[in-house]
Amino acid sequence: MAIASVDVAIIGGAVIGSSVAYHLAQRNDFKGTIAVFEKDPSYQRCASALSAASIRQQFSSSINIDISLHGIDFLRNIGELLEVDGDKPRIDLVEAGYLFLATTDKRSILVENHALQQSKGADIGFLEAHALKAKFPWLNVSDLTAGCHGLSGEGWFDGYGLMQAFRRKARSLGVPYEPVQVVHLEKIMGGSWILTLSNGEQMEAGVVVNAAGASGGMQICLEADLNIPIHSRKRMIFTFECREEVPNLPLLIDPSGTYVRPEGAGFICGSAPAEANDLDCFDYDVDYTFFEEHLWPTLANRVPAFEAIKPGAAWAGHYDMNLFDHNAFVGPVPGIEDFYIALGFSGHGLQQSPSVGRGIAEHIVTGHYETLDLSELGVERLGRNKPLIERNVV
Ligand SMILES: NCCCC(=O)O
Repeated sequence: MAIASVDVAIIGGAVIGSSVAYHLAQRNDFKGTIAVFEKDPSYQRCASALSAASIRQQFSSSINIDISLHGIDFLRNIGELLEVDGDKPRIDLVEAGYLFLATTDKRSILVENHALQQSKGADIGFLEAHALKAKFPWLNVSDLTAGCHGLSGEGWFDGYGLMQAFRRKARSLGVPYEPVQVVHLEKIMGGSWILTLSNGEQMEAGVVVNAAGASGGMQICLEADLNIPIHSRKRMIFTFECREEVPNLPLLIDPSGTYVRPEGAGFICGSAPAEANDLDCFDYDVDYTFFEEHLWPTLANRVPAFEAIKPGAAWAGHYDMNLFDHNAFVGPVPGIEDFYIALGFSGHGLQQSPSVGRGIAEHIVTGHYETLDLSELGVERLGRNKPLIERNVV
């Protein structure tokens, strides 16, 4: 019996997979068929739904800044770009900036990063400690030398809304979403891929895009004989309320790595755990002592108003963490024909989804990147042992 076939199979239908699907489907020069395979159509547990959902230009590597410069442009215009039948999606983008703070020993890094960001056109202000205090009177600057504040082009948004907007637009362009897991992949010598699905069916595909994230990306790579260091790492987000006003709070990154930002009438915060405690993990349990013992004291030191707060709900999600260099692997995989990956975003997937989806679609259709060259993110750097250094991993 003949099995169904598709030109491009996208494994993973969250924000990255859906961005690839949309960018491919909207191209006039792509006449093929696309199918997206998503094992959790409720999206309750996908990283896109559980993230702090923010975008910044304050990276230390040129490529990550370029990716975010396009990202913010896309997010600002999402209503028009992803409109379906006159319905313009809203993601409630708040461009209140990030605020990266530095102690004296890290000043030269902050200065260097700022110079690069400015040279690329990112709108970032450099503030000496006294200027920080003047702009943000609620901030404890006693141990700080300076900070960088995103004046525009940085902030937060509804990440789940972004994912659904990509998905809805892709579906409106004729892309079907199959609510199944891809459990096995096999390449016919010199020919197509055969996908075995969790419902027992098989599907033939010309090209496979692995955008399966923390929960399934690694398994799909192994099916294709690709072993890369992508690991599922838990990150918790805690909410709290504060009686005192903290006006104009940006997404503040403390020198310790702890972050906090406004969310509705309250705040959300989080931090990477100590390396020794950052183990491979697939559960969604919340450790409330992490807030009590680590986050709250750090935040109360930085913003004394946070000494008196009311803790609220908390949740956990997973980063698809690239342990090689904490940057995504994006693009075709040398030696594995017709196989693309977009994995290992290490916490930057939502903000990088517009550029990465566009780039993969370009590469599938034309064999090269047409707009922003994403080859620096290629998996080749692993084989060459040349990590892409990004200092600002939060
Ligand atoms: N990962 C939480 C903050 C988002 C970011 O890294 O920009």
